[in-house]
Order: sequence, then structure tokens, then C-alpha cells
Amino acid sequence: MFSFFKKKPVTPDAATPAPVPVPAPALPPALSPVSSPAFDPAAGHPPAEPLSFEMETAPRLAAKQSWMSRLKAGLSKTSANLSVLFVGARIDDDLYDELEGALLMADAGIDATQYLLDALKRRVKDDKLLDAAAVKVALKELMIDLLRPLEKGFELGRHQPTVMMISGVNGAGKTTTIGKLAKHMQAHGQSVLLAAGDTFRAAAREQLMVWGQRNDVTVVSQASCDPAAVSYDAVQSGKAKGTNVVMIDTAGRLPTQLHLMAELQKIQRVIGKGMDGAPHETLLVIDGNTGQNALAQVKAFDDALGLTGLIITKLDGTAKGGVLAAIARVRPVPVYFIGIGEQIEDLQPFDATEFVEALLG
Ligand SMILES: Nc1nc2c(ncn2[C@@H]2O[C@H](COP(=O)(O)OP(=O)(O)OP(=O)(O)O)[C@@H](O)[C@H]2O)c(=O)[nH]1
Repeated sequence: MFSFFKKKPVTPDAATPAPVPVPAPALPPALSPVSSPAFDPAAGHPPAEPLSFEMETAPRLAAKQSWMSRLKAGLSKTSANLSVLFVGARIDDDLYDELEGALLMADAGIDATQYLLDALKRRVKDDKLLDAAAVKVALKELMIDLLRPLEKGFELGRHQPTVMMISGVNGAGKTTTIGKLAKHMQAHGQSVLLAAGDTFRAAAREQLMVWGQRNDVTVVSQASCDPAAVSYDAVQSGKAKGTNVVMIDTAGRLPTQLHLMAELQKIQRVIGKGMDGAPHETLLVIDGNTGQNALAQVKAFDDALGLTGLIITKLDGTAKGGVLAAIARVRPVPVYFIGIGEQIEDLQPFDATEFVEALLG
């Protein structure tokens, strides 16, 4: 789910007297701290970085299978529309025309659709593919290649606290996602503080407060206050308490509401005054059912804020999924997580291979 940044051992600076060298015990290369892929307490060497906490245990595998089947169910409409094209089909212009239509219907947009079709035609010619099943496999591979640059592990521990600002249009799933992320982080031993930066809607503030009480997470909140001030206070509080992660919720807004976009920029600036380099993550939450408009949202929020990552929610609804191809082609902001429901385990890291598997079956 997350990887954790581990500080390298501090190297003495020039002013510090050099310690008397002690010959290091010779280690075989496989045990060398630098080349070690993970921390092994028995071996007594420090971890390489970043350190992944994922383990393929039996319950984890079962959870993975359940996640995949629900992701497949969510994207089943697109998957059915694409897969049917390859059943007993001849590889001719009709197939490419139908594929073009299906990709556009799946919200892939003109650019990504044209790119995939051109690449597929080249692949069919170069590899002399003769049957439709092989063409489908080639399309899958091309889609994975297209989406893979969007994969990025979410890293914690590089800053104390790691400050995250979460934005998005109304109802995209920001608050729900913050709740799920907070629970995942707590499960990984991280202390979390939330800021109710949605100071417009009393209900939104209360939603976060109630959630915080239930889950033992401190929530910084002030009624009718400047959201930038609440965010600043949260960062100060996080620094003072030594909290690992501060997540700042913001009120939903449309990118066309320019004064509200300017307000987001102000929140971001003020967070930076509270801590140098913060926010370390500026995230946009997107409702996966928004279709091609999602791309417009990514562009507008990225232009205004310089996004570091995306979270795509509600891929369990009527989402078609192709918009990720459009994002990959036109504005490749990393997709940290995707969501397929309201439970905590319904939010998982984005994995291009899994996603395409769900999309193309
Ligand atoms: N089916 C489904 N519903 C979701 C998902 N994520 C969030 N929701 C629901 O979407 C609705 C809106 O979620 P919120 O978290 O309140 O959205 P928000 O972006 O904070 O909303 P505003 O504060 O009004 O801008 C809620 O009913 C959530 O339960 C998801 O992945 N799948």
C-alpha cells in the first residue's frame, strides 16, 4: 500500500574528526546492506529504501482476488464491449473501426484512441499477427505500456510530518478517501492528523469530526474560518505533536470557479509558510464516472496547483475506465490509488497490469 522512506546513515562531515577505522566484516554480496532488497532483522543489516510493507500472505492473496473480481465487475461494460470485437473476428478495417468506436465509448478520448490504433496496426504488421486473439493480447500489452508510467508507489516517512492537500470537484469522494487512507496509514503504524479545510459546508466538517472521533484521529476544525488558516494550524499542530501525516481536506469546487481555484492556491501557499516544502503531496480526487471531463479536471487542477498525484474513485459504478488512457497520453499525473467502493479495502494502489486485465479480460 505504501512504501516508507528510510534515512541513510549520516555520513560525518569534514569538520567532524574521522573515527578510527574498524575493518568491516566481509559480507557476501547478497548480504551487503546496499544490495539488500528488504530489512532482515536476523541478518542485522539496515533496510534498503524504499521499504515495502506488502507481503503475499494467504489472506492477502484472497483479498487481492476479491479486489480483482470487483474491479472487473466495475469495468465489465467496457470489458464486454472491447472483448466481443475479437471473438472470431477477421483482422481488417472493420475490426479497427469497431475498436476505435469502443475505445471512444470507453472515454479513452481521441488522442489515446488514435495512438493505440496506430500502435496496434504497426504491431499486427511487424509481428505478422493473423488471429484476433493475438491482436487482443497485443492491445493489452500496448495498454499496459501506456498506463504503466502512471503507476507510482506512495511513499511516507521522508518528511515529518508528510503534509497532503486533497482537492477535487464536489462529491468526488475526497472525504471518504481521506478516511480510508487514514485507516490504512494507521494500520502501518503512522499517526495521522486531519484538517477540515471545507469550512463552507458545516456537514462536511461534522462528517470529518465524527469520523475522527470514531477512529481516534485528531481533526483540526474551525467553523466559518479561512480554510488556509485551518490548514496552517493543522501543519503547526502536526509539527508540534510529531505526527507522521497531516491530511488537509478542501471544499469541492469546479475548475471553472476561478475565485475558488485561487482560494486553493492560497491554501497551498499558506501550507508552505507553515512548513518548508509542504504540501509534499497535492492530490486530486476524481470520480471515475466523470468520463472525459476527468481529463479537463486534471489539466485545470494541475495548472493551478502542480498536482503530485491522482486518486480515481467509484470505479465500481458506471465508470468506463478508458479515461486513464487519456490522462496517460495528455497529462500523465501519477495515479496513486483507485477506489471501487466505500469500505477501507476498496481503496488500493493503482496497478497498470491489473487494471488492463480488468478492462480487457
Ligand atoms: N460507490 C462508491 N462510492 C464512493 C466511493 N468513494 C466515495 N463514494 C461515495 O461518494 C459520496 C461522496 O463522497 P465524499 O467523500 O463525501 O465526497 P467529497 O468529495 O468529500 O464531497 P464534497 O465535500 O461535497 O465535495 C459518498 O456517498 C461516498 O460514500 C467509491 O469508490 N465507490
